[in-house]
Amino acid sequence: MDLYEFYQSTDLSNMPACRLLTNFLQVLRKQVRPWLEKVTNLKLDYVSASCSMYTCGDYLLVHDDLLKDRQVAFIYYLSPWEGAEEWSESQGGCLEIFGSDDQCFPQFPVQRKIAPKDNQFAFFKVGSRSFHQVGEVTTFDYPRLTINGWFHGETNEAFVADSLRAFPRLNYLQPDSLNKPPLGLFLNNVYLKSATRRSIQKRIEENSEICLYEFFKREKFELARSQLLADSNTLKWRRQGPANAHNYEVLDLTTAKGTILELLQLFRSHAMFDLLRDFTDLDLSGADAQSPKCSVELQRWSHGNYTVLGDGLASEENTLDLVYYLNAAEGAAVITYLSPDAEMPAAKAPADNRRSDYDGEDEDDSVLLTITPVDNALNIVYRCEGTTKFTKYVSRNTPLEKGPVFVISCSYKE
Ligand SMILES: O=C(O)CCC(=O)C(=O)O
Ligand SMILES: [Fe+2]
Repeated sequence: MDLYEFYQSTDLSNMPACRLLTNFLQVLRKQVRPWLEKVTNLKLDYVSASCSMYTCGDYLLVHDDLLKDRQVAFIYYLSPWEGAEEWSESQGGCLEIFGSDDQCFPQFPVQRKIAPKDNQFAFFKVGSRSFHQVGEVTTFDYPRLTINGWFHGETNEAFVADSLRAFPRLNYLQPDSLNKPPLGLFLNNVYLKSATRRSIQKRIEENSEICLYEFFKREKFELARSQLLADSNTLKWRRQGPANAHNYEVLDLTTAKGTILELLQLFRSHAMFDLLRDFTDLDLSGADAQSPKCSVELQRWSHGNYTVLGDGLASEENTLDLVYYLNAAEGAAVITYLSPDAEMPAAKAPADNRRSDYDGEDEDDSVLLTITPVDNALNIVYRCEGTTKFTKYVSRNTPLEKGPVFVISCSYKE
């Protein structure tokens, strides 16, 4: 769900009726494998291969292919076929290769792009730095067709080491005692009433989540949104990597000013911790509170942005997440929460545990909640230990003519 969108066949060895494909598998086994052994000096025991088709809007996000005994990855390209025009980078769909830092985290920008070409073979050694992706296909002219897979051998040493590599974690801070923005100036009055607070608490107890529409006063929301859209000089944004975990921009909070600054301060204020205690009955303030903390991030989402599931994204403790949208657009920055057992226990897998369309399994069982972007709505989610979440890749088909989508994303713990 998080990593890719394309069509994939079952393994070629399960397609006895497709003679040409079965023959191709024989060529891989009998001719390519011994040749590759000679070229690489690796012992290669068997081949796994399937067919892939990417149509307009399809993609495969950053991954390393590392799994068990995979040694060499290959891709044999079948489009654009003979006589058709060459594939150009502007049509998307390139195999994009990443460089990585000292800790083997893939880095932006992409280092090398390989466009599909009829009868072209690509190979690479699978290892702890073999990060690559398939860029979103943006053409309707041809589907991007490949036969691809892996030559397998001994257990890949990098696979064992890889499970120790953790994702970056959020930075939690204590409530801010310096700034005391009065809630009454910002919040829609209805959310300050004790009757409303009680019914919110009841709802969160029952459902673990709620969406509070028109959370801030309209004029505050409009001010913040127009400031975000207009300000191209003072606000500083940086791309948040590593590329195998996420790709979106976050605001350098020291450059925030005006209403944006006020809103960000509000989320870290004692008044907010008090309000959230009333909404949830969590010990985020009051006599029983031990050391409540929060992390606050202002994100900017445009085409091509995403987060993917990873080891570090499963929360280690129960947290209260807040998600607030500005300049919301349908289909952009959609967040999905998944149940703890959705991921493989051995930490690593989503990239390489792709299910083919032939498995026929319903993969939605694990979805706990999907947050739909709505302007000026505050989504509150009580998230249990082990739950994971991701923000879906924003495809170029998503209309963003009103500009990027902004998300204030906060996480609180007791
Ligand atoms: O199709 C390509 O160029 C790469 C495919 C790939 O990385 C994969 O299927 O794991
Ligand atoms: Fe791959």
